[in-house]
Amino acid sequence: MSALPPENGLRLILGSASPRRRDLLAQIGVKPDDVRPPDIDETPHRGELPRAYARRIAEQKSRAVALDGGEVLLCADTTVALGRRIMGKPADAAEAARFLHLLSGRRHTVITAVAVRRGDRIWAREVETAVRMKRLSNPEVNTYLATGDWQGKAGGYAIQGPAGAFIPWINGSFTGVVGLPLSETAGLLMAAGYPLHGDFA
Ligand SMILES: Cc1cn([C@H]2C[C@H](O)[C@@H](COP(=O)(O)OP(=O)(O)OP(=O)(O)O)O2)c(=O)[nH]c1=O
Repeated sequence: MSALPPENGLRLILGSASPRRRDLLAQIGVKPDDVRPPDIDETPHRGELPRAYARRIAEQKSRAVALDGGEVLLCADTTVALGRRIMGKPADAAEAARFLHLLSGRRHTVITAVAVRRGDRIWAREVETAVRMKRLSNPEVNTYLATGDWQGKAGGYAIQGPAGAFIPWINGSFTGVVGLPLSETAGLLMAAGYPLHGDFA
């Protein structure tokens, strides 16, 4: 597997400020030619369901980034859903604590919607993963909050960090929980004409 530029000269633009997404792409040998983080209002609509919300936000991010011809854009949105409740990135430690107490001892869903845009055309899909969090004690929550690892993470935790100790079970896509489901992302990039090198494709 290599990060050779595609023969057709297409340039890949990562529409994301998330270092996780850049690292996940690197894992499959894909190196964006440029990074252009979108700046949009991520407030859910009243009554909006989590999956529809993640899809709308990923597509909105992809429309918020300026593109030249010959460029392919990749954007994503990761949302934690407890039933119909949408948990985005906590504003502060108090909100992260609230999220963690709600998730404690229960099963929730992590949805990552991925949107690939080329010109006016968007290829998108959502990937859902069921996640069980063990019952958390107050000291466990407080020790985790003190690490600061919850910052910028949907639902107030990151499975790839210390909170991995809180997650005994998932069913779905680990890379989707971290922010970019690699198998589906590779499929969308190829559908948009961005060739991936390597024999995994
Ligand atoms: C649940 C969970 C989320 N996350 C992260 C992935 C996303 O970066 C973040 C959710 O926020 P997003 O709004 O999806 O993305 P972002 O603000 O980090 O970056 P951008 O909008 O520029 O693409 O939560 C983890 O890293 N691990 C986890 O286990």
